Amino acid sequence: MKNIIQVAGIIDTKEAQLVLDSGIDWLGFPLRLPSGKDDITESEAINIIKQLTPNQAGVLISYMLEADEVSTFCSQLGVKAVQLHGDITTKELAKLRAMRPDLFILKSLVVKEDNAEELLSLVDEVAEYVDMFITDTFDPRTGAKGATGLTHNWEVSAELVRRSPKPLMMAGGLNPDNVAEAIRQVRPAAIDAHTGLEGADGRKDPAKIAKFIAEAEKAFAEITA
Ligand SMILES: O=C(O)c1ccccc1NCC(=O)[C@H](O)[C@H](O)COP(=O)(O)O
Repeated sequence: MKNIIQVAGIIDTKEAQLVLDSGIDWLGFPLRLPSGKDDITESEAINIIKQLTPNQAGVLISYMLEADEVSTFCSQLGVKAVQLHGDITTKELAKLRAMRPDLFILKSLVVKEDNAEELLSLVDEVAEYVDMFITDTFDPRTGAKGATGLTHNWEVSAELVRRSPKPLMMAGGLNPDNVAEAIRQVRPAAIDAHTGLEGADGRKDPAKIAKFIAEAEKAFAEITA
């Protein structure tokens, strides 16, 4: 799986259509967040996911920590992929892998100021149970692990790409202006963005999405040439 572009934080059907019309195939839905402040209702997410074509993917972004709970919720939503953003144990990851070989599992690697070694060890420990890793950026001011709009040390991401036997999706503060350089430096298999594609009104901006895709495709072509 190469050169995937995911857009996360879809807030409604209109936004999903805009993103799909732009040519993006992977849509991320953060649901049942610990904050309780989901941007979309589960029923609207289900309706959007139901209408996706086989080459498109609805991705549940979740902090759930138990394999049974993740599996049940994925079935309810009809998603074929899940992005596990919490500190799920290796045991539960292994259980999820065993019970749901059909589910595409992404495990987050949330980069902090000083946790590179910890993340490299996590890659070694759980790689066999996941299909892809996804980096993200920790915000020490709020404790948030996702949708922070912040970049992190890309040398850490590049090291994670080199270490991982599984492909890596790069996320964390990507936007139309930095995505090409991020891809050149980190050489990920996939990229994801959320807040960097929003306009002042908090909705995804078609011009930003178009530029993001153009810049990303150019850089992917360079690194795979
Ligand atoms: O997207 C969210 O709202 C979200 C909330 C809580 C945890 C993770 C979340 N999203 C995960 C993603 O894949 C985001 O796109 C990723 O965090 C990058 O966000 P940004 O830095 O704003 O591009």
